[in-house]
Amino acid sequence: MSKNLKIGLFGFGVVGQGLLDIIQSQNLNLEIIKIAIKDPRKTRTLNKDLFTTNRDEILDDTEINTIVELINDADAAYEIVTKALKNGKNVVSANKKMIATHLKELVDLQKQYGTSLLYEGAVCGSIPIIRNLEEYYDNELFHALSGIFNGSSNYILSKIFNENQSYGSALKEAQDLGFAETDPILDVGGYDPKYKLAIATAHAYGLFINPDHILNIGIQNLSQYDINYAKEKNFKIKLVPTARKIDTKQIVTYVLPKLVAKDDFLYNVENEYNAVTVQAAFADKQFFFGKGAGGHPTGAAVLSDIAALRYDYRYEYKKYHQENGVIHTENILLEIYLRYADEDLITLLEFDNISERYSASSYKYVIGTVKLENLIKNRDLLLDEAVFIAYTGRQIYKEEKISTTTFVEAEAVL
Ligand SMILES: NC(=O)C1=CN([C@@H]2O[C@H](COP(=O)(O)OP(=O)(O)OC[C@H]3O[C@@H](n4cnc5c(N)ncnc54)[C@H](OP(=O)(O)O)[C@@H]3O)[C@@H](O)[C@H]2O)C=CC1
Ligand SMILES: N[C@@H](CC=O)C(=O)O
Repeated sequence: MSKNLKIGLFGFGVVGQGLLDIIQSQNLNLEIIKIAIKDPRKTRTLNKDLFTTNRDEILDDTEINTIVELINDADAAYEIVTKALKNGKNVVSANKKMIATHLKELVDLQKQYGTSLLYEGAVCGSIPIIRNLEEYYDNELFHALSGIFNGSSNYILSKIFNENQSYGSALKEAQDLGFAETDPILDVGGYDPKYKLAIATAHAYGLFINPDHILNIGIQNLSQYDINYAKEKNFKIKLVPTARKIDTKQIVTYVLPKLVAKDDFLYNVENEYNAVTVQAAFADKQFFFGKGAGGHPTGAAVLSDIAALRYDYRYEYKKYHQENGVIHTENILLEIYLRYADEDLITLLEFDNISERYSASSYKYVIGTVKLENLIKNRDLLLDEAVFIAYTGRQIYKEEKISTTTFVEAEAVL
């Protein structure tokens, strides 16, 4: 039997308005009782009596059984969501930073208070990836996930590569279209896709990784030299988060720009579209594609979660509760393109092997293999504007790390 949902909505910006548009176009068994916003002076598209700036007016209202949290402040979102769960209300949220940062605690709260927190809209907008990772893939058979998890940076890269637009004007467009975070360094610096990767990894492997422990390097230092290099070799550059098993118990994660070849599924994923490539033992490679940002695509994912709450759906975190012993490691070699200015950086990164080197007064690069842990150790230097790094897509394994042929296949693909 479907429950009648009485909703308290937090946030009425791009996603909040997008959700409302969809709700108004459907005949659903739900009602928005009150909406919390920050600035009472803003003009709204609904009657002003529906709005409040007092969060407790919603959180303490016993008529409201469902909270939909769509605000742009992760700290306030944490306070709202935790209080709602403790007050016996089910919650839908799209706040990936808040969820990734507090996921373990949020899982415990749901169990303790018998409430449900759903967040499909937080990872890749309209792509239904969380429920698929949660329900469909068994941990033993799941090898890798990768893709394009940030609409704004993909929009910028598409405009640069396909239309020769400047970085600055493409970023401005992504902001005007409502794709970018309030602070766009979260997008272009690879933080937003890192939060999404941390959430997806929890559902793919049952492994909760503190996002601070995942390397993220973004596209903010991309220069014309890097664009020319990629174009000459028929690559595009995409910002790609990856989580992969390197053996049956160890998982590596990173967010790096990637040189993407024409035969890669990600090559034709453009603008605000996102994609998730999944590699499983016998299913082999699967590809999810859809809009990753914007009010209506994200609103659609939020509505799907709201609809699921009518039937008391909750994530069971089965792989986490199985205590499967998987751990997070940084112990792999990656092949990278590195544009740099200071030779000391090459020394500090302790390249395992350099296969290509170019040096002129204004442009120097190397292609070589480097340990992920050395990239992490030197992350601050890699953020210098004279530096750009892109992963070539080739992982190099030490012989003893490869335990089955299926892992070798996964290596070739993602
Ligand atoms: N935009 C997108 O494409 C996507 C966004 N998301 C996530 O969804 C969330 C919302 O994003 P978006 O709609 O773009 O953000 P916007 O900036 O468009 O809107 C934010 C809303 O939150 C309100 N707000 C801020 N702080 C508070 C607070 N303390 N209490 C109550 N309301 C508050 C603002 O109020 P006021 O109107 O008064 O300023 C505004 O209505 C974010 O977590 C974002 O990361 C997820 C997927 C896609
Ligand atoms: N800023 C994000 C919005 C959706 O999550 C993005 O650009 O992908």
